[in-house]
Amino acid sequence: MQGPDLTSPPARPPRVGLLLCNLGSPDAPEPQAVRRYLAEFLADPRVVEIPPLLWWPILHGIILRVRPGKSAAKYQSIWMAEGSPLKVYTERQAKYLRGALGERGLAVNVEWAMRYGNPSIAEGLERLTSAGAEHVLVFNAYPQYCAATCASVMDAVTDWLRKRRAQPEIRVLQSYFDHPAYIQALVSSVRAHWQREGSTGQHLLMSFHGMPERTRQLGDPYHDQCQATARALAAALDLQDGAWSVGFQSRFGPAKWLEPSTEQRLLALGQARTATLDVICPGFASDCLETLEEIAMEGAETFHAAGGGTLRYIPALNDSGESQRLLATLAQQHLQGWPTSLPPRNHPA
Ligand SMILES: C=CC1=C(C)c2cc3[nH]c(cc4nc(cc5[nH]c(cc1n2)c(C)c5CCC(=O)O)C(CCC(=O)O)=C4C)c(C)c3C=C
Ligand SMILES: [Fe+2]
Ligand SMILES: [Fe+2]
Repeated sequence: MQGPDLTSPPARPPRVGLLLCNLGSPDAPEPQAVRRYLAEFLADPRVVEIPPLLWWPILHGIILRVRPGKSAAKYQSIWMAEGSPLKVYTERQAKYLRGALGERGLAVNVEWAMRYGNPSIAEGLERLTSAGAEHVLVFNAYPQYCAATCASVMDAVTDWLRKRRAQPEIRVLQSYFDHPAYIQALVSSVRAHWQREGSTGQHLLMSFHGMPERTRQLGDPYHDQCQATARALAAALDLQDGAWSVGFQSRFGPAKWLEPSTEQRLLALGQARTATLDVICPGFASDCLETLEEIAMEGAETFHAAGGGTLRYIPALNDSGESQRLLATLAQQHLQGWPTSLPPRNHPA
């Protein structure tokens, strides 16, 4: 074993930083923590676009009294030993990304952050810049752009910038809904699932998180990007029309949401006596409450009760090898032109 090389100066810290951002989870699967999380999340005007004077009485008078208890019980059913799946996988993705970029010869400091809850986006930016980052890539883990997610991350980034004198240069990875490396990662994931299960299912349902229909009419590209991802995945898997479909899940409140809903699709596929239904949630970079509980547990029950056979949930890309390659490829492409070369070591003569 060699000891540390004390004759050469310490390596210069990376001048480039990457912040991997996702939505966020409560700190614990308990009503109190869920309430704190939902209060922050559902007060974001990018998420609920109802004038505060109308919305706040409903949020504080009804939703934050009723929902935390119910949601906490659901969180308990999916919680991992290390914590919330969304956070556990995001942290692992950041760790692998740090290693993978280093292996590709890129000196990049990587941190991860949650838009709601902890660690916050401000904390992540603070950590990167205080460690020397002069350039920061804000990497949205969301494959499809939506104002409720990506624009909201930018609101948090600009809130932080507003308070800074010396600002880093900022770049944003906004979406990758049709990137060939993303479609390829999904294809590999579906094929690996079919191999594990020993058969292709009768139908592949691609379920994306829902949004109010109104946001589509106002010009949010989210719906079209979800459809584009689904078409690209079906084509790459060589699926015939009728062998796949799209649904939008997690409806919230009384307004009209994007259609068809995942629930409608599960009922129709169940009533059609589909024996094996594969379900993938391509919009989630990591598994979370919305996939593990709402689809793999509740969705399976809905499908079965309607007359269907087995619902086989295909895990999100999470911390798989495919995910690691995908994230590193996307990051590398978006870091081009920035000073990522490893700092020279000035060996004493
Ligand atoms: C008006 C309400 C909501 C909108 C709009 C919305 C958009 C949206 N959400 C995600 C991704 C995730 N959402 C998650 C949980 C979650 N979402 C809502 C409501 C809206 N989402 C609620 C109230 C919750 C909390 C859980 C509950 O009480 O039901 C999660 C999972 C978080 C976790 O901790 O596991 C994700 C991820 C997207 C991508 C999106 C718009 C495209
Ligand atoms: Fe959501
Ligand atoms: Fe849900």
